[in-house]
Amino acid sequence: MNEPKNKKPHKNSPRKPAPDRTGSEPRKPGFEVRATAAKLLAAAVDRKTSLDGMLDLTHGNPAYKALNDADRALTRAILTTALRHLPRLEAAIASMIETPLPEGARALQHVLVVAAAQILHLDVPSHAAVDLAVEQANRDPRNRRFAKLVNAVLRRLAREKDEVLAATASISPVPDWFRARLVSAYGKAEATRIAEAQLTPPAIDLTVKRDPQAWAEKLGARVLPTGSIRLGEFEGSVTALEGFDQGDWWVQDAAASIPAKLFGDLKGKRVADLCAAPGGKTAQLIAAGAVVTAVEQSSNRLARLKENLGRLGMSAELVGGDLFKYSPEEKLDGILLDAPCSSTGTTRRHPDVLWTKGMQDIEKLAALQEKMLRHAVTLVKSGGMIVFSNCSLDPLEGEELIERVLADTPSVKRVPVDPVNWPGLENAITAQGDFRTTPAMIPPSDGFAGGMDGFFASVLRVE
Ligand SMILES: C[S@@+](CC[C@H](N)C(=O)[O-])C[C@H]1O[C@@H](n2cnc3c(N)ncnc32)[C@H](O)[C@@H]1O
Repeated sequence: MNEPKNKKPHKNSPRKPAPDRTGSEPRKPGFEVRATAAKLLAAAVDRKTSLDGMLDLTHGNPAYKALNDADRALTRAILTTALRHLPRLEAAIASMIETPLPEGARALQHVLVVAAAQILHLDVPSHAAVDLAVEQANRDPRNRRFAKLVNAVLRRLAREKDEVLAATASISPVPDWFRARLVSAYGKAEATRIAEAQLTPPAIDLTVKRDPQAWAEKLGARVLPTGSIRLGEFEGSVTALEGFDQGDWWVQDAAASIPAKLFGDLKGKRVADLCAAPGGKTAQLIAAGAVVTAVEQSSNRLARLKENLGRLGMSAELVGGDLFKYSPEEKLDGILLDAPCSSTGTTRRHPDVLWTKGMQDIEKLAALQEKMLRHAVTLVKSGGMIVFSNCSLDPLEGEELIERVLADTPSVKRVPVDPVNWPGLENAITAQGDFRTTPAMIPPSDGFAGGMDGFFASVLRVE
């Protein structure tokens, strides 16, 4: 449609254009899934649009919402797989194309990546992935001239799958900017382990109100060093599991359960959870016996927190609004500040983060978190505690931020976490006494997956 008239044919394109099939034939089953996946991949990678937003069933992408449940699940699986393996998929495709695709062929590149993700990593028949990609190329006037190329590249990928996987295995699966940050913070070898760990989808961890061992036996789970329990391979909805309706447990990654446990005895203490929704940590504070005020700016998320606490049979004072405007009548015994961050520790479940965010976001979020922490200090009484946490792997949002606040606020002191109290997680406690988990921690065991989210947590006392 928009092609220049005298454009030379691409070296790989067929001499005769493929027949025009736009709209003339019914679409093959599965076409909508692949077309939607390619469009959403383009939105994430080229326009930095968050996948969570696009896949939201109320406000998300209309084409995605129009799919049935099974097709939505497949679209989600294709997208997360494509984003987890993106640099390797792109390298595999490039190695099979003699002349690089022209800049204007981004849409075609996304079609190829979506198909390659299925062929190399998903349990989808290769011929279906190939045929549907060829049909996508054929139906797009900009890409029709590449339909034969698509067919040839993808058939070869399917034929040479093992060789392709081996040849691309040494390519880092994360973008260059993120790899550079990991290397500078953790060193080369650990950076590689963390990047590789984000290729594996996370297991489901539960925080139980009491008796993890008994619940692990009931649900066929494993007790982790955090006291969480980890489910084995699991398909279906956790809402069908024993204990869900009774509110005996909630889903929470093992690493996310650490910060609320760092306060020590909370019985009868007045604690505010300043960035509270969806409420996993609020529930822990309540379960530990604190009198909790949950502050949350987003009204949708506050509603979710209320619903979650309702299921768990728990209650807290709920305050909707900006934490900077929150000022309790009396100063508090404790504050949990689980601040909004770049979320680079959660890429096993949100692989789009690495493609939609960058250093500028990290810098902006670090500045906001620091401001939040300085505000939190003013709300705590003398001798009160603050646990600052987030799910970023970047020291700018963690270790360095804490050092900056400690350096110019003499009334705030770090309370180092004692590794003796965390058997099995000693390597997650830094020399300064902060918690620093990464997706490469917790080895797999007895058939249970390893890994945990990347989290940072620091315990501070206000004098
Ligand atoms: C990382 S999430 C918190 C997760 C939560 N602590 C949990 O464990 O379930 C950060 C939350 O902070 C909220 N938030 C961001 N800025 C805020 C502000 N200025 N005041 C209050 N809440 C804020 C966000 O809406 C988001 O729900």
